[in-house]
Formats: sequence, C-alpha cells, structure tokens
Amino acid sequence: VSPMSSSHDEYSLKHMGNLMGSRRPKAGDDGEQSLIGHPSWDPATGGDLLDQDAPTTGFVYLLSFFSALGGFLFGYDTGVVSGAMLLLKKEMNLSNLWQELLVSSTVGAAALSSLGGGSLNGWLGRRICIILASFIFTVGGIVLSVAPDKEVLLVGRIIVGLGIGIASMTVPVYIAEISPPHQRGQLVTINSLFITGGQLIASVIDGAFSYMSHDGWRYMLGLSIVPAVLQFIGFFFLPESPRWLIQKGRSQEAREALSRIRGGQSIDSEYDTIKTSIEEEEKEAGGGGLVILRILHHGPTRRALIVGCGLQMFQQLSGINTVMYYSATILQMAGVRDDKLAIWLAAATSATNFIFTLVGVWLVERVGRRKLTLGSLIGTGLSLALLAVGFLLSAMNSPPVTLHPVGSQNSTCNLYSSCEFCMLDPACGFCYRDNGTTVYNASCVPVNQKSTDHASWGRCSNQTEASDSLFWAYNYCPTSYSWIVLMGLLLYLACFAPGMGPMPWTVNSEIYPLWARSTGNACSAGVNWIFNVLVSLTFLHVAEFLTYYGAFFMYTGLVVLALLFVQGCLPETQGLQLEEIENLFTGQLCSCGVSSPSDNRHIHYIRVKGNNRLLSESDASDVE
Ligand SMILES: O[C@H]1[C@H](O)[C@@H](O)[C@H](O)[C@@H](O)[C@H]1O
Repeated sequence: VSPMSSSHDEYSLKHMGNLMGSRRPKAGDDGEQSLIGHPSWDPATGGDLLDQDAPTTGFVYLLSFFSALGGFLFGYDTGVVSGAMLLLKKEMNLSNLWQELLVSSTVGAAALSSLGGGSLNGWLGRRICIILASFIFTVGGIVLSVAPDKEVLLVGRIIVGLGIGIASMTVPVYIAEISPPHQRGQLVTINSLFITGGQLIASVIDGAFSYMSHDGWRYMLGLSIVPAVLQFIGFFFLPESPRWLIQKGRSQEAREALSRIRGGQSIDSEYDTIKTSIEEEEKEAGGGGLVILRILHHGPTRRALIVGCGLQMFQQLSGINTVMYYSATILQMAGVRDDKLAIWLAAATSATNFIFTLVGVWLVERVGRRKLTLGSLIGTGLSLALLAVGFLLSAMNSPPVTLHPVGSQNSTCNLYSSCEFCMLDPACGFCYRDNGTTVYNASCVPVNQKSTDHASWGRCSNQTEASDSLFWAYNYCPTSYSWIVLMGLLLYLACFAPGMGPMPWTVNSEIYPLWARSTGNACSAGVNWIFNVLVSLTFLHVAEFLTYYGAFFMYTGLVVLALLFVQGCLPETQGLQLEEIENLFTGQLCSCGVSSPSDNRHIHYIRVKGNNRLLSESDASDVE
C-alpha cells in the first residue's frame, strides 16, 4: 500500500522506463501533484523530505559566495598572467622558455594539487581545505608581488597553482553538499560565474596597469591577496559540510551545521535521508581499500567517473583556453595591429565569457544540465567552424611577397611567397606598406632575436624609419577578414560559457556518492588541468603545423566527438537528491543519456482499489 493512503484513494505507484526509480515527485510535473497528493513524500525512503521548493536561506547564498571566492581566484590567477607577461618580458628580459614556464607552471601545479586534493578533502574536510587554499593563495600573492627576480616569480606562480588546484575541486563539492536539491545546479554554477568573473577583472586590471610600464605587474599579480584574505577570514566562521561530518560519524556537529544552513527549519527528515543513503552507499560499494580502486570496481561509480572525466577533458579540448589565454594573440593573428587595442578586445572577450556564464546560471535549473550542455556544444562547434573559415579566408587572400631586399638571399624567410607562410615561421615577419586599401612593397624578413617588435635588419628594424604607411607584422597578416574572426570569437564564448564552461564542474559535483565524491572530483579536476596544459601549451605549435584554420577545424572535430559523448552518456541530474543520483548510472554507460528522467517522465499509476475522483471513467487504463 502506498503511503498515499493519507488520501482515501489507494494507488500503487510504478515508475516505468525510468532508471530513476526513486525520483522524487516534483511540483510542476504535469499531473503528478494531484495524483500523489502528499507533496513531501519521498518514494526512496518512504519518509518525508524537506520541502525542496522552500526558499533557499540567505545563509546558503552567503556560504556559496564565500566558497566561490575560490573560483574567483582560480579565474583571476589564470587570467592575469597574459597581461602581466607583456610587462614582465620587457622588465626582466624573459626568454620564451621563461614566459612559457611562468604561464604553465601554475596550471601544472594545479593539476598536481587537484589530484592530491582528493585525499586531503576526505581527510580534513571541505572547510579546512578551503581555508588551506585561501592561505596558499595569500602566500602566493605576497611572493609574486615582492618577487625580486624571475626565479622567485616562478616559485610564486607554483604556489598559486597549488591553491587553484585544491580550490577547483573542493569548492563545487562544498556548494553541492550544502545546497537544497532544487537550487544546487544554480549555486554550483555560481562558482563558474566567479571563475569567469575573476578572468574578466584580471583582464580589466591588465588593461589598466599595462600603461604603468614599471612595476605594473606587481599590482596585477598581487591584487589577488584581497579576495584570498577575505575568504580565509570568512571561513573561520562558516560551517563544515554536514554530509562530510555524517560520513565521519560526527553526528551532533552534522545536525548543528545542517540546522544552521537550513535556517532553523526542521532538518530531521533530511538528516535521516542523508544518513541512511550514505550508509547504504557504503555497504553497496564494500568498505576498505583504496577509494579509486573501489570506484573502478563498482559499476555505477566507474561510469560516473568516465562521464565526469570525459566532460572535463572535452571542456578543455574544445579550445576554451586557447581563446582565453591567447585571445590578444589570436586577434593580432587576425589582423588587429595595435597592442593596446588587442588587450582591450581581449577584455571584451572575457566580458562575453562572464556575461554568458550568467545566462548559464539562469538556465541550469530551467532547462537542466543535459540540454544546456548539448545546446552549448552545438553552438561552440559552429562558431569554431566560423573561426576556422575566417582564418581560411585570410589565408587564401594572404598578400604576396613582392620585394626581395638585397641581403635577404641567405635567409629562409626569403623563400616564402606570401604573408601566410612567412607568418607561420616563428623566425620571420612580414614588412609591408599599406595605403589603406592595398598592401604593397611587402617582404618577408628575419625577426629580431631580442624583440619580436622589430625585424633584425632592413626598413622594419628600427622605429626611426617607421612611417605611417610602413608596418611590421609578426604573428599576423594584414587581412580584411578579421571581423569574421572577432565575430567567431564572441560567438564561441557566448555559446561555450553557459554550458560547456560551467556544466563539467557542476555535473562532477553531483554524480558521485559521498564516499567517492572527493576522489571523483579530484580525478576529474586533474583531467581538466592536464588537458588545459596540453591544449594551451601546444596551441602555437599546432597552429604552426596545421595553420590557424587547420587548428580551428581540428577543435571543431573534437567538439563533434564531445557532442556524441554527451548525447550518449550524460544523464540529467536536475532536481535530484545527491544520494539519488547514483541510480542514474546503474545501466550501461551509453544508456545514461537515453534515460534521463527529464526526458522520460513516464510515471504509470496503476489503480488498485477505490475510486479516483480526479480522473474520468475512461482513465481506468491509468496511464498518465
Ligand atoms: O570552466 C572554466 C571556464 O570556462 C574558464 O573560462 C576556463 O578558463 C577554465 O579552464 C574552465 O575550466
């Protein structure tokens, strides 16, 4: 007999064609509410859940804000370096190798510490890990702002990376664990909003301080201390995740934390539901042994891990960080000549990323994770194709080399017949005159080893000869198609930011049962950072081998693969209790997508006894 016997009709409830046998009836699902009658009955446990549609307390927002400062620092520290580098390379006379080291050491350190963050998280708890990360950010910020030489800078960048790794895997988990289910997606996505917000503020600060050629970089790198200290202090007064406390058997503290987070609402049923599910999960997965091995041996968690890591891998393979880290360079490649203009246009691209992540925050609980990710991928693929076409048109209309100055005979640069080929060779640059409509008197000459701002000899080798019509193009070709590339870039970010940007983080914070959550998130965040290093470090080389349009066609292809993966394997997690989500992964991996509950709400009510006042006579078939 169903617990609906509180109404006088007796029905048994059968969920069919739905892997989520325990999906909680949700107000607003057509017809369900009137039939189910008891809005807070939970079919999984037979007990009451907290009313999921109750307003989220202000305290939950406060907690999410303070945790998401970790996301802000992640965005700020990865974003600020491109502008800082422009000044640093001049002031410290940095070689290319040192520039690469300073950029990628942070990302590499983040990869390592996110992997290690898993055990740290399980051991010390989410709160201590967040405090630790903000402490590391503060120390890193101080080291960077006072660094006397490049070696100390490198140490500072590594320290900051260690903080980013821990924050990137802990914060989404913490927010997911304190949120009520109906708002979890939105609140975790706020962390991604803070990441892109951090990148935006970083690019604006870069723009502003780029005018301060001496020591401007100290401010750029050091300003991150402010949010880090704020988070450090704030978290001393904020509670630990109740789910982690329950897992550690600290029941009394867990109750207190939960009740504080729920603003004094009754927490008994939520507490019991969580506790029972955690105990069941633990039993099912068999205790003992290394968590990662248990995850791999247990079907549902293994499948969740594949989905989680796959999403993070494809997020990076769709090329976001070639766009975020190299947007100024890409714009120059596309023909934007002025340095400062390129920096500010790069800030505009960060702003687009931020604004459209906001759209994601708004959409995630309206359309769900799955549709948002799929839609985002389709748009991302199309805009990458547009970017590629822009570069292809520029290449096809690349101005020819018309001048072969005396003295250039021995250089390989002299062999190139057009700007496109000349530009793809890092040793050469294109020196030309432009009367506003046509390029003329163009030559391909070696670049100055010390500064790519000049040629090593000839008309483009010194400023004094520079006139209004004489230009030196290193890294780009004059073209009338840069607007297509700029449009492609903006469109790319507008499509990527609401879905593929935040959803991998959001979904990962939800899909693992508690015992596997820290380790699962550590692995998937590690995958994210490893592919981040791979893609961002190889971008310029890939472009050199495949040309720019080739590189962007390649990313388009990878996005098509991502689309197939998400279509086949990503289930919908919207609105479910964290403890219910494991059931989504009980079927075969590639059936996950097919049976997402939001697409498949065929709940069948079979009449057992009595009259149904709500249905007509012919409803005896009882199919909703
Ligand atoms: O979700 C974030 C976001 O999209 C950022 O813009 C990007 O730089 C990160 O790599 C990514 O993980």
